[in-house]
Amino acid sequence: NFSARGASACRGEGPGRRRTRRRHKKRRKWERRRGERERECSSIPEQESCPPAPIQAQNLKPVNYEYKEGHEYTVCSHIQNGAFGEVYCVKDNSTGFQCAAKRIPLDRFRSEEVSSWSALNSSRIVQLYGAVREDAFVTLFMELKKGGSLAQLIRESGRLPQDRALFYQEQVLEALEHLHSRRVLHRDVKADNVLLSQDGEKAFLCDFGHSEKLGLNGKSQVPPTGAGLQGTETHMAPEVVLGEGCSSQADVWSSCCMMLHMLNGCHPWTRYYTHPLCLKIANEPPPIKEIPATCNPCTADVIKMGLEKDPIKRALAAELRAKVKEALKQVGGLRSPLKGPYQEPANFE
Ligand SMILES: Oc1ccc(F)cc1Nc1nc(-c2ccncc2)cs1
Repeated sequence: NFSARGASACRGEGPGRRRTRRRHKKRRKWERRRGERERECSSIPEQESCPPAPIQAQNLKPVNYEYKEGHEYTVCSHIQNGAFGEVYCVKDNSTGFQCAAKRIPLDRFRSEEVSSWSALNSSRIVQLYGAVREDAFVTLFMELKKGGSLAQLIRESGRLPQDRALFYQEQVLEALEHLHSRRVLHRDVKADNVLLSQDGEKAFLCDFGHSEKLGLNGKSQVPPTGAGLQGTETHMAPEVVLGEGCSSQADVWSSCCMMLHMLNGCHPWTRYYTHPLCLKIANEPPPIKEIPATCNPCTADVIKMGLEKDPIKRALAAELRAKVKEALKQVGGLRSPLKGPYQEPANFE
């Protein structure tokens, strides 16, 4: 693991107190301006977190408050590896209703996955049905999306056309707007955690295994080197790899890494560097050289605004979403089919 202490080696603190004072004064100005922007954007009032949604009575039927694999439900197939546990498609034995289930070893279960998720109520976020403890596991049940994950679509397509990448980016940013207005940080925004409707018209954010509730100041309250809190390295924001207190802006950075993944068919950084990537993310310029040359300038602006290394200067989810809508209009809206001809991933020769 990349320690926060080690990270300080990345930070070049230059000499000259006057320059430092000027830098601090500039940061205070940015922070004031950022606070104004956030107040403009977070119009949604704080809501009390509600208890986890009960397992859907008409679809999932516990017996004597028990809901066990092989008794009340059956595993149909393995889907993928989620945060801290394997994800399966399961079927209720009395109703035949299918949903997704993630089985997490008890010692890796984070109650934030349920508490953060159940505090949300957006059409852009997959519904959590509930959670049960089975022996040394906690199993979470959620709505099954027949379109599979965005990562699966990228694998099958090679890479996505610009209009479709913008189309999904806009919906993920809508989900992030909702999360951030409730001071929830996802911390693992990536195509594997975005699910699609069967027709590919709707995208939904899922997997809150890395999520956390931000403090009233909008900052992370978890020690930056919290074990297991790390998301996906290729999508980590500089402030996260530097072990600095992160904010909702870390999710905005990750969403633009996901944008590059959609457009290039590969995660950012991986075509230029080998793991561990954290020192590169901390010290190198943002990976804007990976923006395809064929992109509309407005699309390029979206990625540049979201890959600002300084979280204060980085666009908020709401601001970036407005820019994505503009870019989508400029490219003529969504016109490409869900499953078009395979396009080889970018190779950055
Ligand atoms: O955090 C969870 C809690 C409960 C679940 F049932 C699943 C997840 N996590 C994920 N599910 C998926 C996925 C689901 C269905 N189809 C394709 C991918 C990807 S990550």
